[in-house]
Amino acid sequence: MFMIKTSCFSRDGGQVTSSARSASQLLPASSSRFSMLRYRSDLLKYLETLLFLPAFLSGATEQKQMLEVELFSDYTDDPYSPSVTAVIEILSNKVQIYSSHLYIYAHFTGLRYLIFNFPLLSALVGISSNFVFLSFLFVLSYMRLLLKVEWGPQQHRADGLLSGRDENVKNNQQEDAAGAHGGPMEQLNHLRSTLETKMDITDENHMDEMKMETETNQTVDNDFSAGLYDETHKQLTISERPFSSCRKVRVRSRPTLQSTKSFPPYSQCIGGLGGDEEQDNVLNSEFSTTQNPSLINNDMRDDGNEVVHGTERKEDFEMNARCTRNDMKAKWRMRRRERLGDGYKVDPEGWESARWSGKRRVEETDRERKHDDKQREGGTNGERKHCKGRNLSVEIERKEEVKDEEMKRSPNSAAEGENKGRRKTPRDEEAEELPGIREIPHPILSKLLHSSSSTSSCSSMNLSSAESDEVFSEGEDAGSKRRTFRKCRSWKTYLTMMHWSLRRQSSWIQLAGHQGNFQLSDGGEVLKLYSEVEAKCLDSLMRDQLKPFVPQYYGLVTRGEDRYIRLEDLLSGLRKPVIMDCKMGVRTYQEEELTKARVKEVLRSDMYQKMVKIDPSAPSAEEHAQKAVTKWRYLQWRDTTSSTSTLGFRIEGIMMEDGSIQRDFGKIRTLAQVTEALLYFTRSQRDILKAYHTRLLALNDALKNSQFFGTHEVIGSSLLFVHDHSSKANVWMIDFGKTTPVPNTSKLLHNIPWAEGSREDGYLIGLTSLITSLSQAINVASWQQEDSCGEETSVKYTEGCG
Ligand SMILES: O=P(O)(O)O[C@H]1[C@H](O)[C@@H](OP(=O)(O)O)[C@H](OP(=O)(O)O)[C@@H](OP(=O)(O)O)[C@H]1O
Ligand SMILES: Nc1ncnc2c1ncn2[C@@H]1O[C@H](COP(=O)(O)OP(=O)(O)O)[C@@H](O)[C@H]1O
Repeated sequence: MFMIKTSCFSRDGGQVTSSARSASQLLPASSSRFSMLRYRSDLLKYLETLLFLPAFLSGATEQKQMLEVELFSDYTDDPYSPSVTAVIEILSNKVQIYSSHLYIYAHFTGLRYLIFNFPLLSALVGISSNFVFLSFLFVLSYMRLLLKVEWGPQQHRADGLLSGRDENVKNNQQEDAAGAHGGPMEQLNHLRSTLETKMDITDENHMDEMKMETETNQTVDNDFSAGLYDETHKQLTISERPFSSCRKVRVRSRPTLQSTKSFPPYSQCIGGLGGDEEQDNVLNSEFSTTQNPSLINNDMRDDGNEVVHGTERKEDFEMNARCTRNDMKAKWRMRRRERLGDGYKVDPEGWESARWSGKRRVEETDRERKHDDKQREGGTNGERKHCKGRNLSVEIERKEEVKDEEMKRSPNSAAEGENKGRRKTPRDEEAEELPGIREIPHPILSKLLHSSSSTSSCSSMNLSSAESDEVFSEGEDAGSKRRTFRKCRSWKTYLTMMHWSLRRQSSWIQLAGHQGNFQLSDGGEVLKLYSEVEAKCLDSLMRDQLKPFVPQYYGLVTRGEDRYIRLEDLLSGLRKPVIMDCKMGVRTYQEEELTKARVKEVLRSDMYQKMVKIDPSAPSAEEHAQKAVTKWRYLQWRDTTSSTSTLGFRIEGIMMEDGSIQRDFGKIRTLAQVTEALLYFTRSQRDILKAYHTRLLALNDALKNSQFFGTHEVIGSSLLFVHDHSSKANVWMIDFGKTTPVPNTSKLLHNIPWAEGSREDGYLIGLTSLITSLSQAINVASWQQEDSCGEETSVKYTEGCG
């Protein structure tokens, strides 16, 4: 007889508690069981030996006994401290063990029991039930589409509940709040809603009245919004009285831009930049104070998530009989005029000139934009400056000028400037081309569409299809057209929704760079706002050794007033791509920036703000006093505080497969930190790291042989690292906006530090650092893998040694 003792240990070496006991009874997970060999008399042993002698001699069998010992009768692992090692001890020196097996029997119940014991059958049942369910849904949707069956019960106004009209008014107010608050507010609102309801009104008169509401609401100005919402609401409530007849309004749900995983929240997005969270908070509070709290409640679920507006429903709206369209308009204008005084103007079309519309820069303020426009107009360059949507682009040339401007400035004029200065987006352009449909966007849907471009910090997408606009645009005077239009609206809407949702599925994202510079185009292309410098570079690169490392350049295209560079979409075909943007070189400013800073100090308040946000102590006392820095000073500071100056590159941003974006790599300075970031970016997947490593080595070779590279100073260019779950990985050279040729006589080395006048960019220093860091990451990933394998082996060993 002998004793067998089993002890289970957790990863940290501590003995784990044995289960089958409540957590309060923390007993060690060890069990001691007696076992015994079967008794055999000496005679029996001799006889057996004689009988099996040939087999024993030939080694075909051995003299042994098989014992089965139950170590634990009911063991439940502690999920907080799971057992990873089991030590089985034989407490006798007379017993010797040839081999042992540890069997672990899982006690499953219910579904798990079925799945474990009948895997094929369970799979069959699971898949077929899913299939049946999805087919059912599909058939239902299809039937609904074909037959236009109205599913929802008619809902009449009930006491104590919001009427459809109330809801509509509130919705409009909310939407106008977005428009009125300008870019950031609009964006905030877009992100708040996942689904917005659009009214498709079956009654013609009602349509007019509804339209009147939306029009009047569009008169809300940005600085006017807060008070006016309340007033409007009051006014509408006061004048409201039961309408003589209930009118049927069919409310359709339409897809909106969801802040899905592939379209991460604005605050996380690159285009919005660092301080957005803060800004969002401010805006949030602003939003919540200026809005009727009930609206917010209406918009937010208990869990704080965005609301899904407009699930399929039908409502009767009671409209105010007294408020005719023109009355209402007039009232709004009166109120507005009272509020704004002379600054208020109504344009011939009846739209308030101060209305902000179109694509807006996220961080741009009225004044800054105006100033920017002024500068752009006054530029000596024939070519319009590369749009810098992400940046404020405010250059304060002289303090006096600023003061002067502030004197002149009024909120309205600024907003007017915004309106006038606004460049037409391709969407606008296409909308213009549609017969009978004016440029004025659909008051609600256009916001959804615009959010796809104006919140390009998130997705940087633009729905440029004419079809989308055709369905989603409404002009004020398009009454007759609209009648015809509405007839074919349902199927067109359906098609557009499909088209739209398909487009939304594209995984294109702008990780860094200037917001508003990109348009998503059909056919695996992206459009980047034209820059002569970049277009020339791309043109040369298409005939250079570096061609395989650069997105395909398809030439130029004009959309509206703007010219765009047509580029291959490097994310096309990838599902849930993981992206990293590394800005290459030991400096990110051109030499001329330094010269400019010396010759004529052009001060930038936006850059000062960005600087302070990252490090409040960074600006000098003088800079704090003037609340501005030169561009060179800012760029140079960014370079020295990041790994740019030391390692020759910096990580601008990383987007993971779940759409989350990290941008706080600005202070990474050492190679070890970069390696850590690379391991995070690749989730320590060796094959991906190796693929990147190989690609960079190939790029290194190509660069050395490249005629283009030898003769160009490459500043601010990035390497875009892209991979997805299928381990497709690639690296591309992008952004040649600041890549300029050097005089014929000189050739750049790219691997030496910069000295003023040398025009060296240190691109190869960065590439070497990246390659080194990747090698390190591969090693670390290998060790990690070995470690985890080692652990597994040791578990097996300890299991077997009993
Ligand atoms: O990345 P952050 O810290 O925001 O700083 C940016 C980048 O340096 C941009 O360079 P890049 O285009 O290489 O990304 C630069 O654009 P340019 O130097 O190309 O003009 C911006 O200048 P402004 O666009 O002037 O604001 C500057 O504000
Ligand atoms: N050809 C492309 N395909 C896919 N994404 C791209 C492409 N070009 C740029 N991007 C995305 O846009 C971002 C900014 O690009 P970049 O050319 O650096 O813009 P900018 O000139 O405004 O700085 C990149 O970080 C990347 O996410």
